[in-house]
Amino acid sequence: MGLNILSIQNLSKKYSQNQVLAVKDFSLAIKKGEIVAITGESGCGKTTLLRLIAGLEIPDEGTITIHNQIVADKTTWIKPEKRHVGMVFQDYALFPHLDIKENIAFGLNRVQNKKEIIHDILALVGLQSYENRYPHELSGGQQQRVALARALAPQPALLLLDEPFSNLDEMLKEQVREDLLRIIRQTATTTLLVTHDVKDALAIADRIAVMQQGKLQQCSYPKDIYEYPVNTYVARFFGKMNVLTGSMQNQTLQTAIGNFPVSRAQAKSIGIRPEHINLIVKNLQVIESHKVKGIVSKIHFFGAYCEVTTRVGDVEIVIRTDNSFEGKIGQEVGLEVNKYCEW
Ligand SMILES: Nc1ncnc2c1ncn2[C@@H]1O[C@H](COP(=O)(O)OP(=O)(O)OP(=O)(O)O)[C@@H](O)[C@H]1O
Repeated sequence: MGLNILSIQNLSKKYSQNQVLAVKDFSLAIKKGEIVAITGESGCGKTTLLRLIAGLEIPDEGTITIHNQIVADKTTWIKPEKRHVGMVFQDYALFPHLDIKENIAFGLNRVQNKKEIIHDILALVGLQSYENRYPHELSGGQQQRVALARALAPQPALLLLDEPFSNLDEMLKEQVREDLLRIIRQTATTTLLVTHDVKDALAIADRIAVMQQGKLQQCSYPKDIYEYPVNTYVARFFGKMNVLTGSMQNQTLQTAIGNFPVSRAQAKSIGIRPEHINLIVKNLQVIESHKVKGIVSKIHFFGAYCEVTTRVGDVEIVIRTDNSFEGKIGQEVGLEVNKYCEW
């Protein structure tokens, strides 16, 4: 277990007396060099959490520790500029009247070898020849790299990124995401990033924290959170999930599409991702050997794959198949579940 760079304990924040908590009893620890993504639906408190860590908001309850120093609790308040935190805002917040090297120099007031640092950081973000340009003379992706360079130049203990890809189109996003990840890894910077886009969270983060109405729902590794979400909110945030309730018999949940052994005595439902069901179409004998049969009710072609909705009794099950699916609506098919989670 490495050293925690950020530790948040029981953090709560309300903007006004008659408002609900924007952040509710939130706890999280981030290890040195880790990249953690905070995600959740709009208004769930992601930005508020980031602003509390940066020192742009004052918490009502809880403790924030950065690099072994308490920066906020009932009796402590450390100013943002003393927290060793670098922040990249959604709109990059570059100073329009300063050129790129002056923008980067902004956080380096008391540093001796300023010129050298600026040169190195511009090389790191691939903008060596742009140091005399002004922000409006750069593309969105380049502006973001300048904002990142400015945040990284003072070598912060913790980097905070607020929706780093929201101003970029889809084509550019992937490249910028790769660049950002390379730079963060190369500098081994501990990073907390806020994103509403689960694809970005899954692609970049070592761990993902999901919030709902100010509360942390789950913080896990990308594969675990995708395959074993703790509840249906987290499950559906990461894409479609077939949820089936059932009754328990001998540690087995009996559902409309078969019986599933479960590990918890109190399990009430199971969740199955559409790609975790095999659809058997061709060989009727094979279908016979599978106890679960359904009737195709909808087929959606999505280019790289097909989504086939199958009715089993009263239940509709969504299955992802490859794009060569040639079945027809009304056709009988067999279903074979190869992975599921339980709640
Ligand atoms: N300055 C403010 N004054 C009053 N309420 C605020 C303020 N900022 C945020 N809120 C409220 O706090 C809650 C959390 O907002 P926050 O911006 O942290 O959510 P978010 O998850 O970042 O949302 P989004 O993804 O839409 O940016 C919301 O109910 C929001 O309306």
